[in-house]
Amino acid sequence: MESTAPGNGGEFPGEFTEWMRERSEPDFGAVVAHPFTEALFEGKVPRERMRGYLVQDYQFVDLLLALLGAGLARADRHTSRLRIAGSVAVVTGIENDYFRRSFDELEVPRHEREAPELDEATVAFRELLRDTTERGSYADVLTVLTVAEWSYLEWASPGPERLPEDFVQAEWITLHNGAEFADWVNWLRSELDRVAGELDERERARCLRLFQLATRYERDFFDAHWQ
Ligand SMILES: Cc1ncc(CO)c(N)n1
Repeated sequence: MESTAPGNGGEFPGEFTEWMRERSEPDFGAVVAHPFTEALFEGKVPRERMRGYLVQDYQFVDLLLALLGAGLARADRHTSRLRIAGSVAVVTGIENDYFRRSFDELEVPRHEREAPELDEATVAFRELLRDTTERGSYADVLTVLTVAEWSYLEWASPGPERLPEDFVQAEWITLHNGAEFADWVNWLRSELDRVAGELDERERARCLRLFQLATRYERDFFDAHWQ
């Protein structure tokens, strides 16, 4: 393990986000090629598993939205705020509509949509999201957002040869592999790479720890719905 984070002026190969991803293996790779998403590509996630996963994920997305709000508040320029606001619109618009239609299809009652019993993996991830929302710097916020969004783009982007007929499974793939989502992830990464140039070594090391922890939680989240 390297002890020093990359410094200013290009004394590390590649970008900050790439550097952190490389140091988050094997967890990052395990999220990108998870049996859950492999089954999803084949339309073979059992209904009860998909239901449980989406109920928990809706509680994740609630605090992801709060984290986007922290990003809006802490961004250092107007163009960045506009970009983050665009993602808020997706989460509250088409993505929320997807959850609503899926919950109808899976016959999820109101209390499970609004206040379900939380899995251990959901509780742990929510704590990290809440903590970063309340206390994180702009770079910290971008780091956690980057893990959540980049890892989802990566598992989804190969796409299946044929989408599942079941819209609940099919749209969970297409929500995360379209050009718009790819643009958002690319922006997040370049924004974090930009902001990282202003950080000192301690702050960069802190981002790396957050990246590694969030990646671990992504892996645990899939595992919780598959094992
Ligand atoms: C657990 C998890 N991570 C990332 C995403 C993508 O936003 C999601 N919906 N759920």
